[in-house]
Amino acid sequence: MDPSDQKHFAVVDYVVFSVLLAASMGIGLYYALSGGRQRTTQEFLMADRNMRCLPVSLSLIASFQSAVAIIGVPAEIYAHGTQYWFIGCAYLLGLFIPAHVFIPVFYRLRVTSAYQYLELRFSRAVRICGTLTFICQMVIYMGICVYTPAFALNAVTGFELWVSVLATGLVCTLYTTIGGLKAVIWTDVFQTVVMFAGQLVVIVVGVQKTGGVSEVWRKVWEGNRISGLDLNPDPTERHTFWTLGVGGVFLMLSLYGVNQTQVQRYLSARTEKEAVRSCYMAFPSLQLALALSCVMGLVMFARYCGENHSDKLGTAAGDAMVLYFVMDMLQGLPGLPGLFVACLFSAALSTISSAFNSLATVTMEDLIKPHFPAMTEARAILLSKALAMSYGLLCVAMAYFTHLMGDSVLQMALKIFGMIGGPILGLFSLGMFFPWANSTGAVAGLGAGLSVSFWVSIGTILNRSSGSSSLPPDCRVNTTTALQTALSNVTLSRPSGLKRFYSLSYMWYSAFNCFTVILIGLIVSFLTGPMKEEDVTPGTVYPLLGKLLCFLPERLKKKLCCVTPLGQAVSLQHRQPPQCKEINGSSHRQEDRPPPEESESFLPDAHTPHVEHETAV
Ligand SMILES: O=C(O)CCCC[C@@H]1SC[C@@H]2NC(=O)N[C@@H]21
Ligand code: NA
Repeated sequence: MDPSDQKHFAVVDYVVFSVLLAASMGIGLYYALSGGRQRTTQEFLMADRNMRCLPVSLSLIASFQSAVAIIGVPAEIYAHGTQYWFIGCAYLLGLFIPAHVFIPVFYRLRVTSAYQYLELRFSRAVRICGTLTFICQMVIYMGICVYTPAFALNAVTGFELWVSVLATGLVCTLYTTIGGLKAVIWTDVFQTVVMFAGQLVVIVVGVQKTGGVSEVWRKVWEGNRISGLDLNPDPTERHTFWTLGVGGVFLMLSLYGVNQTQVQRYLSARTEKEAVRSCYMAFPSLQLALALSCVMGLVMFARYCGENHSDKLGTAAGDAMVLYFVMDMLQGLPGLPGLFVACLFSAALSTISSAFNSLATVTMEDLIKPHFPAMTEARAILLSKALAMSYGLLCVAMAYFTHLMGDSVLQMALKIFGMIGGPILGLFSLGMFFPWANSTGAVAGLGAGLSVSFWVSIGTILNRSSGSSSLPPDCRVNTTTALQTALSNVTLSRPSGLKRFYSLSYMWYSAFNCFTVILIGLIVSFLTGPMKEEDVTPGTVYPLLGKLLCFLPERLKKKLCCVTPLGQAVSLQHRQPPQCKEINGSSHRQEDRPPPEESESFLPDAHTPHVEHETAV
């Protein structure tokens, strides 16, 4: 961008921005010096497991709402219209299933890392594979999260890219390392408020400067940026109701159901009911976050429609465009540009700190503690902090590779979730819903899921057709052009066979990879001898069939579901599962946990007394 067009910050902007960073540091310091002073891993990694539902629910939002969404979603709406907003439909099932399926299973097993479940259900090998896969996913994702705000800021204000990457990385590593999960959750709460405030300010000022709500609506409507319900069943269509509303459910389950970052938040809640409530409370805040970023994209369209800004922003049109719009709107209102940059970095910091902390947790719990069961608490806490630090440096390095990816940041993040989060969702689903699945099947399934997902993504890159990218963002796209373009797309070589497979919408990656893992996992399990009901650790299988057929009379259910342990009808021999401490050498004692909520016991609680074997047909 030529210097004349660069936007500059007033001193007050820098003050606002540094106050935000200082506030985050302050919260981190507070939790380092108060409470148990982060002296136990129980406190450092699990916030003493006594968090209330409000901070947990805001932290759930903050963990996967970063600068990628703040910048990427408006850019998406500006270029393609509001079709993406339908992902909000996925939030219903995307939170309901975690609340009633995944949380109860994880909570009653009293695990610290979600991947302990994999050892309880399958074997240590499966647990290690799950942990390593999760680490890959989060390290790549963190790279994108660190890179995005720095790149946008640099593109518009010339602010030195590596200065903001290092500033973000260091501040975040510091308060995460000294303050632990409590600091991360409470900074998430503070940063989510700043994030919403920053976006709201831009929308209010933007609408006012574009001539008011009716003017914005007219321009947006004329520019056909309000997408209708697109029920096109074609799975290669990038964004339709199906890819977003249905494919999005699997994306949500991979994040809010089985991703350690979210599972750790559920487990930090003081009771299971609080954890379920925090999941429900996340729904309105997620919808608000989605609405704010979509509306920001619409206001941006109303403001610039018809003008082409690629000259000003060079190649970085889409994503940097948002920051250009913001600086354009807030120019001359001292303090507001600083507020928005604070909003951008709040979104980034809250996601990165959550990722650091969950990475340190799983590395300790799944990769280190099992090999050093006798490790003292003091050494464990030191190691956890060292891990948080090293992950901080690793993600700054990853930021560099993000630079090379080239996609829009939102697309990159969602692809990573689909490519790696999808197979992990498949692995947990295989364990929870299919009692016959065994460890060999689980490892084979995960391997198949990951290789297929990488095959598809590499195929897509190699096969990147000229494709029907969106229509140029002109307000008055005259119909003939639109018609010609539409016709040319239709007559364009309809991809067939493998090409069609490569052009699968990235929003289907989560679902597709999840099913691949389950299918291959079951086939290999049956080939290598399926597990028997009585061999499965109690509490690790969710009686899906029994719940789905709950309307059937008991007698019929016994016949139908004899292969699936039902909570009431057939209760299996309660073998005492290996105590958690045998699993991961962690020193957390059972007695200091409040007894699990007396909710319906569809899952035999791992610590109920043995029950004699009843009729299992
Ligand atoms: O913002 C990011 O860092 C990632 C992009 C959004 C991730 C998904 S989209 C559906 C769900 N809703 C959110 O707010 N985040 C996740
Ligand atoms: Na965030």
